[in-house]
Amino acid sequence: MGAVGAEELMKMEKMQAPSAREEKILVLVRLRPLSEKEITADEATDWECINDTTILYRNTLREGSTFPSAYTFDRVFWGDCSTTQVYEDGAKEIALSVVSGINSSIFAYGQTSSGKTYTMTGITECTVADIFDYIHRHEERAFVLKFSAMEIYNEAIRDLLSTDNTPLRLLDDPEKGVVVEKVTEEILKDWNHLKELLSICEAQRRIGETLLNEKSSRSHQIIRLMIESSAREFLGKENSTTLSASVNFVDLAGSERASQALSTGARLKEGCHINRSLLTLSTVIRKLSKGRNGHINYRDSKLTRMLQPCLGGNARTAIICTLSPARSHVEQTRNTLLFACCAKEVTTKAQVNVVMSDKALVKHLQKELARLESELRSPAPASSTCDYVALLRKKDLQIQKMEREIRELTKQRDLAQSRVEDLLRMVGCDQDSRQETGRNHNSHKQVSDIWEDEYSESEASGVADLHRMKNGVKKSNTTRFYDTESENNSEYLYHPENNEDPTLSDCTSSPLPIGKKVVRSYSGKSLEENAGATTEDSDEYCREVQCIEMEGSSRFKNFESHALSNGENEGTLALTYEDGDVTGQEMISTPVNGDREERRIQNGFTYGALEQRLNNVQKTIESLVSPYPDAGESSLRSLAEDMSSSRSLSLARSRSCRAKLMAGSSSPSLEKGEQIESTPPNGFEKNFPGRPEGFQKKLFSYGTNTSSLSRNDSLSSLESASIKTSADEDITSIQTFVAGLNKMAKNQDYKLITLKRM
Ligand SMILES: Nc1ncnc2c1ncn2[C@@H]1O[C@H](COP(=O)(O)OP(=O)(O)OP(=O)(O)O)[C@@H](O)[C@H]1O
Repeated sequence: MGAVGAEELMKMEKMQAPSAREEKILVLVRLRPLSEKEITADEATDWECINDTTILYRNTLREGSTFPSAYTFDRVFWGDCSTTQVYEDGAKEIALSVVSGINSSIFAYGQTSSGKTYTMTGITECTVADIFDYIHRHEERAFVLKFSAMEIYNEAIRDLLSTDNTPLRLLDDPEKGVVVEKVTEEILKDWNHLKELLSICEAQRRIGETLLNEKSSRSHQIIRLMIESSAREFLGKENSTTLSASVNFVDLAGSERASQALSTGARLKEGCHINRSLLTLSTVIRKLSKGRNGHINYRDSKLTRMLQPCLGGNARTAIICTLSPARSHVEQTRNTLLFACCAKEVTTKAQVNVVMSDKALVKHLQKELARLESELRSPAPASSTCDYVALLRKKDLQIQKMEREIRELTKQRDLAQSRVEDLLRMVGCDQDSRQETGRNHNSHKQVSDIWEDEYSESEASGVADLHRMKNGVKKSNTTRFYDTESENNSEYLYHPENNEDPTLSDCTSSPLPIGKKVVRSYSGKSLEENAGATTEDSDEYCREVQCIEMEGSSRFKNFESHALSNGENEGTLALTYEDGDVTGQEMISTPVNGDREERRIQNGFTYGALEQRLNNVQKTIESLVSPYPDAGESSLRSLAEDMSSSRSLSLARSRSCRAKLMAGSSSPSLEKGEQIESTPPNGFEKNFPGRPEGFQKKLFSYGTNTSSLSRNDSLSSLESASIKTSADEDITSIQTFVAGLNKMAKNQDYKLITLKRM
């Protein structure tokens, strides 16, 4: 180590101080050979060191397998291995850190008679010998070695270099940490002096005879060697600095079992103190091994308090765990190994300790003072004050702006809240009104059902949500409806038992939904031609619905289809029922929105609910077709070219037509032909000559989408048609008409219309 002057000191401060060396405690294990006593007692040994780092317990069968059998440490020494080797291969590097200004500590830990004193005596001598050697080789530095020795006996600190038995006090020094008050410090002169001091310590230390050890140490011994070094060339000068560090040689008293040591009286009391302080040490080590979180109970014993810097503090530390190989001590050996396992996880943070001379320190402090004074004298530039004012003003403006925003948002929130309340009130009124309507206009309920079918699935979705909010949702035995027009597809619940759509508003006052319709194919004994498409506005509103065909017997069957369409060119939906029983569900949809309809039917309706609704619709239609007496029940026949036992029905309605129907429900004085008048498609005259006047009206009102035909002058939008008549004389004309339609369809590369007999 060379001279450390001011420049070098700064360099060291920069390099060493910030990078305080963090490292784990070095853990060495020394397994002594069986003692003569143990050999005499025919003790067996179950421990074996299989290499330089691993010790193995071979008798796991005997002891059970709850403990590990192999333990690995930084280094393991066994058998005849000398203390010098333990020092050279293990403790030396750490012990000699002291000459570089780094605190270091070497501990010996283990059960009684395991060889702690034997080991530490050798380690101390080796270290001091090496220190002397180092000093001799570094004459450029002036070294001062201060030797002190203490013991902790029954929780009292004694000075081993003094004959005074007065316990020493531990003090907390703000700079040095924990110090032992008034402890004797001998300036170590030479090797002989060391030997002399060590002899005094040995003589002073409390040693007692136990069954396990004739010279059992009854106290923890701490030999401390403080080394201060300064560069000779700077000695006495202003800028001289000193490296100061100490090395501790700690020979702990051995843990012992009273039952094994057979100690009584004073020995027993000593043993209790020893075990208690060792327990504290173990606890501190265990806590440190898990990190530095939480309280570490250094103050629970004099030992841990004195050694606090060595345990996870500013020091490099090595612990030599000494073991007895005897089988009778296996439990204590295991405890020692577990302690060692914890200790190797503890991290210390050592750094070079530099002490400045008083003069150097004064000079340094003067410089620092001058710097601070000059800072105070020169006031801050005016511009910076302005900056602060501007900054404050800017912040004030920001705060004002945010307050305005808060007020605005609060206003909006209140408004929205009152809107919600209004809507909830409205829904409540609608419910009441609707119930009233149900009571007063029972005869019109069937028409309302039609309206419900449509309204509930379209425009009512918003109300539905409010209604749900208000009335809650019953999930059992309910049917779900989805608002197909709403992007988020909100749903509400329908209760089929009540035959009541909870979303329904007053049907008489609600606007007609645009682009919605219910289409239903119907056939039965008393089915008459009915309904119609008006020409007025039909181009805009009329939707075409594909008919439902059902293969079946020649006899008439109840057949219902329910179709829903949603907007121009959207898909259609149909369900078939046979003989009143549900036989299946069939859906026909156009490619445009077929998937959406499919989702609706799959997720929404249940057969029961739909059947109920269809029945209502059916009743309504029956009530509407009743004004046509000429549609006799026995005369419904449809002519087909190639089929003899099936039927085909379709019904297309425009919005205006439905409006009439709705209006008609409250004023059922429909005159024959009023709703079924329509304009024949172009080409009809050509392909359908000689038609009877009445047939033409009935035909188009019931079976075809006349508006699309007339608008497009083609059959592109006609996918199917059904034709019904109550007059035998119309049969020929119908056949001709169908042939004409198919001819037109064929010419336009469109699919042929299939007509089936019913
Ligand atoms: N590695 C070793 N090789 C040979 N003999 C040893 C070794 N270690 C210890 N001994 C012997 O074992 C006996 C007990 O050793 P020592 O007194 O050092 O144990 P201890 O752990 O300090 O016991 P205590 O805690 O009771 O003071 C001594 O006679 C010592 O010479």
